[in-house]
Formats: sequence, structure tokens, C-alpha cells
Amino acid sequence: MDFKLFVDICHKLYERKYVVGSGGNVSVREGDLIYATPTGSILGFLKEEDISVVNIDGEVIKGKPTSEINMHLNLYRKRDDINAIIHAHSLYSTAFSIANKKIELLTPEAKIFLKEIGYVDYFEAGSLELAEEVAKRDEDVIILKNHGVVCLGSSLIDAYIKIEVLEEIAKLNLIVNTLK
Ligand SMILES: C[C@H](O)[C@@H](O)[C@@H](O)C(=O)COP(=O)(O)O
Ligand SMILES: [Zn+2]
Repeated sequence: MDFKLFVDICHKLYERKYVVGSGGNVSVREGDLIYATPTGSILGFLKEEDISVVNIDGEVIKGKPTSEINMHLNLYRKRDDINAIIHAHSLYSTAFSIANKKIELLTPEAKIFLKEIGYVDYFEAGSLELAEEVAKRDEDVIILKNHGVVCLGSSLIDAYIKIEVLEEIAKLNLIVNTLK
């Protein structure tokens, strides 16, 4: 487990405003262990010693994991090719969900890295319903209506690239729509 990379990615999410306040959460799977940001943490201030640990059965080994841990666990249990999950509150991506509009994959970058985007209706943050609905999706990029986004990756870097590419293509969609 690369704790420094984990912390650096969390700081970058906060620095680039994919999350503000105590929003967002990140996890990495290594074997049967899931390393996750603690609930209520400000990702921009995360330290290595803050990282919580649960096992794939959801038993807490260290700290107080994110309130969205059931969403993370459901996805890891379903997808053995996924080793990292980032949940962020990306503004433009979330705005499209509030407006009930789809984000078009207008560029080669978006097509290559995002492949397709899944959409989930609004369910209360941290709820088992949200965790169940997200786990029904098969995409690596999922938009949570009125809430944020979830990006799955084979690695933390892979998941982070999807967060950046998704928000950039959402912005490009908005620009293109205003030029029509
Ligand atoms: C209201 C919560 O912040 C919700 O948005 C949750 O999904 C989130 O982003 C952060 O929750 P944790 O601090 O429990 O990871
Ligand atoms: Zn959230």
C-alpha cells in the first residue's frame, strides 16, 4: 500500500476542488483489506496515520471509515478488477445530473478513459440504498444525481485520471452547449 500516493491523491482532489469541506472519500484495496479515508475528514489535510482500514467483510480494523464504505465494499465485491475508488463532488459533472442531462464523450480522451458514464438517481448520502444502486452499475464512471461522482480504477492513479477527465469533459459539454 502506497500511503504517500494515497495522501497525495487526496490532497490533489481538495486542491483542485473536486471536493470542498469534508466532502469526498477514497479507498484502495490490497488483498482482503480496504484502506479508506476516515468519515468527516478534510481530504486536503489528510495524514497517512488518519487512513482507516476495514476488511472485505466490512469489519473495522483501524479508525472510522467513510460513511460511504458500503458503496466502496459493494463495488469491490462485485468487481475483482477494481483496486481503487474515488468519490468526489465534481461541480460540473454533478450539475449535469441535477439538470437531468447526459455528458457526451466528445473527445478521444473521454472515450478512451471514461468509456461510458452510468447515472444513479438521488439516494441519501451514506445510505445502503445508494450503495445498492451504485453496485448495480457496470461502468467505471458513475454520476450520483444531486451529489457527485464515483470513479473506479485498477489503481489509484487510474481512478484519479477518470475524475479529472470526467470533470473536464463536463466543462467542455457546457461550453459546446452554450455555443450552439
Ligand atoms: C454529506 C457527506 O459528506 C456525503 O457527501 C458523503 O458522500 C461524502 O462525500 C463524505 O462522507 P465521509 O466524510 O463520511 O467520507
Ligand atoms: Zn459525497
